[in-house]
Amino acid sequence: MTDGEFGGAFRDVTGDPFDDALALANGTAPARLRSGAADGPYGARGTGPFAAGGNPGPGDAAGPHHPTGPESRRARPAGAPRPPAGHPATPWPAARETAGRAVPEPPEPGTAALGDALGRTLAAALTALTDLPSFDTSAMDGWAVSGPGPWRVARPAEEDAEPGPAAGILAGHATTEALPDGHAIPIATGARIPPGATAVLRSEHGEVLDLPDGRARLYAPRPVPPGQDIRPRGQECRRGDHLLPAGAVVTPAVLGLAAAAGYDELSVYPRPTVEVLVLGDELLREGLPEDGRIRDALGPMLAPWLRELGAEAAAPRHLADDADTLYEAVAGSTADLVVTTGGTASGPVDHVHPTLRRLGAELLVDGVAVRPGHPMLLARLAPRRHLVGLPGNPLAAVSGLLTLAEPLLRSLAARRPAAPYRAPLAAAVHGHPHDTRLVPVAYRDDERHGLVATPLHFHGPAMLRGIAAADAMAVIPPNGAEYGAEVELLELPWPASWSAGWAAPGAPYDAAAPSGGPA
Ligand SMILES: Nc1nc2c(c(=O)[nH]1)N[C@H]1C(S)=C(S)[C@@H](COP(=O)(O)OP(=O)(O)OC[C@H]3O[C@@H](n4cnc5c(N)ncnc54)[C@H](O)[C@@H]3O)O[C@H]1N2
Ligand code: MOO
Repeated sequence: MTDGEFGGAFRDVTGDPFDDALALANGTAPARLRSGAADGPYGARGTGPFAAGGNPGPGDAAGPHHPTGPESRRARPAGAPRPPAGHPATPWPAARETAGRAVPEPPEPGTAALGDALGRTLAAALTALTDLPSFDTSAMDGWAVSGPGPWRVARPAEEDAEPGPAAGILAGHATTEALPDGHAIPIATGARIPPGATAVLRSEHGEVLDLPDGRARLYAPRPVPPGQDIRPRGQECRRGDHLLPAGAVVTPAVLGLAAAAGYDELSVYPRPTVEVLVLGDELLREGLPEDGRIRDALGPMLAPWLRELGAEAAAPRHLADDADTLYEAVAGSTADLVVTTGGTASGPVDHVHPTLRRLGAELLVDGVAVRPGHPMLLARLAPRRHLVGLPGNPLAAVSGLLTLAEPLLRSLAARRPAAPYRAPLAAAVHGHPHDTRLVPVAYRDDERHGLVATPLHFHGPAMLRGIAAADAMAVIPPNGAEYGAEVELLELPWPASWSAGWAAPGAPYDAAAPSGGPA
């Protein structure tokens, strides 16, 4: 991590406990402790927060993916010529919009068996193929009764005189015999109501008394209104009723509804296919980090995350830091989207840009004014095939996933954009002078504001500890947001409540008291 990466976010650290905690969490001392930062071990770094290594922002000379700080493993060797002046980074909202529009039309729809439709988008409205329920149904175990009571209970001859409903009409068994007025027959929940029945009396509400003539009579403590505990045919829908519009995502509940409504297969859009290429010779796939090598955190994270976004993602491929290997992997891929991790900067083994040039790819987004993740990129390999280059720092990669891959996959899967969601911040968050910040937050109930987004610690570009406890990423506009300010939230594709325990007040991930705003 560089001071630039951190300093922009907390440019005027004032000794506030929240900022200090975050500074420590991110391995960067608060301003008052680092007065000598400009003369660090690698020499003069300038005094501005982005003087070294950071994205200088639109209009500044160095581009976002031209690292100049010496901490970078891939930084230019000392004395190497500075990279040429770069273009301004794409503003964050524009980058998302470009990614969302990269694919002009939805793909060709097809049909899928119910078992293979989960997570896909309906290409046609779901209309009921049957009435639901498809017959008048008993809502309770008890007796189907006809007219006012008491009722003669129809019992099979071999039945003993045990009180309560005996075998009668069971679910899945139909009777066409009409129930005469003044008669009752035991019936199970879900069984078809016999013709002539006017209501159902629950088993716990009726009493069967044996008469001297050997017959049984059913009594109810109070009158039974007609229709009681009968689910009439078509109560939920009539055949042909519109149940869901085209464009709805097939969730487990949609699968259940479709099956109930008579479907064996659905008209859906195909899942976009994604190939994940993990770059970096320093990455280990098992065991503990050693000898300067670290565990690959992105391979295990990205494929399942992409699947949650509706994509079909195979296990990631790990590639050596070698230009030809990367070229061959991208050129040979047939996936709708190739996602690379690492190698987006301009160090000696950062091969993503040169590979894209060699492939003749069109760079749609090359650097985004967002922290973390500013070196992310989006390129068109062919009219409907794209590459998203995620930066290697793990939280920066998440930022790229949410900024570029998510909107692109949404249009490839013909999913509708999520309705924008906003909530007030539970603590002030300092902003970058030019760039948007994405900060992991957890939802919490607040006496004053209701549901609030609490910024989490451990949100440095190389850290996953914050996002792993988060419900969403808060979009912090340039210059920051005050306590209570409503900010846009990028929700994560899993239930928010999963992190609730982690983010409970007083838990280790709890942010310090709100700062910078009215209490
Ligand atoms: N002089 C400068 N250096 C850097 C700048 C800069 O502006 N000037 N930008 C920094 C930023 S911001 C980022 S982000 C990274 C982007 O670098 P790359 O996309 O080329 O990524 P790498 O150099 O390959 O890796 C960066 C970092 O992340 C670690 N990494 C990579 N892959 C994984 C993985 N699968 N799992 C866990 N960690 C991973 C890698 O070891 C490096 O530590 O550049 C900065 N440098
Ligand atoms: O801060 Mo970098 O932007 O880690 O992506």
